[in-house]
Amino acid sequence: MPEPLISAERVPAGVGEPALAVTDLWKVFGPRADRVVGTPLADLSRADLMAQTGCVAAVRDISFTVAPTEVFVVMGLSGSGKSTLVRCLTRLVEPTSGTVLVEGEDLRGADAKRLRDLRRHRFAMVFQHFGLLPHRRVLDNIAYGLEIRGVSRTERYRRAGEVLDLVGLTGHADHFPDQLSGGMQQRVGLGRALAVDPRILFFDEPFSALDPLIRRDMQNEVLRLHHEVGKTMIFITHDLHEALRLGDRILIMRDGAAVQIGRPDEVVGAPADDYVRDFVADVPKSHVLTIRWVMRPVRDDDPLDGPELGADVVVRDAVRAVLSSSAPVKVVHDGELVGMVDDEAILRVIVAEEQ
Ligand SMILES: Nc1ncnc2c1ncn2[C@@H]1O[C@H](COP(=O)(O)OP(=O)(O)OP(=O)(O)O)[C@@H](O)[C@H]1O
Repeated sequence: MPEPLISAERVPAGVGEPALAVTDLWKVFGPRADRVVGTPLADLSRADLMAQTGCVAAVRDISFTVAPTEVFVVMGLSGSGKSTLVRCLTRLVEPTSGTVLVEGEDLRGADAKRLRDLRRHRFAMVFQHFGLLPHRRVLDNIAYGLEIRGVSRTERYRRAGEVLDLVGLTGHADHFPDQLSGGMQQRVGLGRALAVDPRILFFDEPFSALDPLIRRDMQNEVLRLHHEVGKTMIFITHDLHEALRLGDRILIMRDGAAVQIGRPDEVVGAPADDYVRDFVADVPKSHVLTIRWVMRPVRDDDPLDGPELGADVVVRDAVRAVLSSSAPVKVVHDGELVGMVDDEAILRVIVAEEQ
């Protein structure tokens, strides 16, 4: 009996061992980089460190965990350290210090053989420049990771055929990459990554070369696939809108450091500093904030006969219920009344957006 193509089991986010646990991670490039961490040099700004030592602190003291099946987005401007951070998570780049646990296993302690094993069986990557093999057909490209693993020809084509359908490339098995549009080539990239049934998928700006409409399509595709296959995903982007659409949580980087880690509504509703505030200034708040962010405390004289909504309902989806009710809307969480939302609170968000 062949093993199932994609493990259907979905562990609820936040339950069980983290898929990834990163603690005090540093990556310093440059001469004698290992003398920086743990000394006063580590406190210097990037520019001062470079001036004094010729080193770049690409990743500075970052800690976070990623829950199984979570979509974790790493966002920041060019040069903020996103790629270096994510490469440290598979040791494509060797961290200078800190720990990385992959499902509890110490990645930095893995020898070359174990690392190869992890890269073949546990991880898969999708890059901006699709990295497809130009002289091989779509089906062969999708089957490539299985070939490297030594999966038999019959079995790998069976799986590749299934994945071809999963990523929306039915009918394109025999095409060559250069016969496909950019979006379709990236579907092949996605298919190749999924074919090996990895536990963690890494995406390094996979859609930044695509035009905006195709890009949106591909984001929807990732959301759909995530829903269907329930993989843990680490996704790098410099595009805030992409981060807000895809991320369960977002890590915002600046000059190698983590400025904020939070859910989209936390990043937009409570930016950690002016840098994040500037980033999110143009985001339509009603699309991201939940009514938890606009509710007020319950008062003794509040009528309790109005409709009720969950605290995680997005403001945009609550507008109709709130405005059409004469009584304030009750906000409930875990069966408890946690606040009230009235017309004024909703209109304040909408009006602010239009200014
Ligand atoms: N191999 C390297 N040697 C020296 N410096 C490096 C190396 N790789 C990256 N850097 C430096 O580390 C910093 C972070 O780079 P990184 O590529 O991780 O940022 P990024 O946020 O992914 O940027 P981009 O969005 O442009 O890809 C930059 O200053 C970069 O010049």
